Amino acid sequence: MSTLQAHGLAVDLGKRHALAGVDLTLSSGRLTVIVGPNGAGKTTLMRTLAGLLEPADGEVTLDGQPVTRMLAGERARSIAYLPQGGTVAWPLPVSAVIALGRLPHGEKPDDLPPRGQEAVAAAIHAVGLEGFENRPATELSGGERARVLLARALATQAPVLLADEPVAALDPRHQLIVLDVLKNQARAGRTVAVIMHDLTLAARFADVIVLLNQGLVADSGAPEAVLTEEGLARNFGIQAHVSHEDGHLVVVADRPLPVPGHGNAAPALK
Ligand SMILES: Nc1ncnc2c1ncn2[C@@H]1O[C@H](COP(=O)(O)OP(=O)(O)OP(=O)(O)O)[C@@H](O)[C@H]1O
Repeated sequence: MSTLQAHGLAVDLGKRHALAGVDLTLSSGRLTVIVGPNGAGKTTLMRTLAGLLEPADGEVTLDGQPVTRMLAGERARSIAYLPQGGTVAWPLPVSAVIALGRLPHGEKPDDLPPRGQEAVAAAIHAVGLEGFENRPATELSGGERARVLLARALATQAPVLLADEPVAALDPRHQLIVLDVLKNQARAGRTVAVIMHDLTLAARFADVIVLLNQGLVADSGAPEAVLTEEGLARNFGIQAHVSHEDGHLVVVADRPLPVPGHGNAAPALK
């Protein structure tokens, strides 16, 4: 059981308050989906939650321990982070790239002990990459590569998994497969948070939705409580139609609202 918490988190990037006082609790067993308009601060929040950015104010704790004070190895074993649009620099076989997820455990990718081999095999199976093991990771499509990088994060078997837009490059079938994997990770007791832009998919899989806007948590809670037509107008600047079909919440964006001066990006530093 791992609880990742942000307490009054403020992060400045360049001349912007990317985060301006975020309080957030990510609990084990739950899939939290972070949504919000472009520039709202979602990636900044996730990178700070992963201990990769030092906040100007406030702190992030994992089970009460500040993440920026954890040793790098301990943090990498505890928090798996999948960045947005990750790339693979070297033409390593897919299985070797995924095996890199075992490095935080001191396991060498070319000499994995049985538990490392099991973790890699389970990750390959989870994202449907059987048959790709020996392909050079640089010779894959964008969606295939995205699944390799997710598998690398899964192979770490960290109790906390943070994924920045893990399904953005995927076809509809693989979006569902990957979100099922992430949901199952949460059901198995992990603490899982993902960033997504597809609000209908977010509503379908999220236990909790956190809506970020202008560096602040504008709303959080169950999908039907957060993804309301009024909330979407206020926070995304869109007129949307929210309905329920076959038990699923469906969000259709109809048109952008002409809100004068509507800016969703982080406010400039005074
Ligand atoms: N390196 C940087 N230097 C200065 N400002 C930055 C930097 N990176 C991001 N920002 C600004 O910080 C704010 C938050 O950016 P962030 O990437 O966290 O947004 P986001 O919600 O993830 O957006 P998107 O949906 O477009 O991915 C934005 O206003 C952005 O312009």
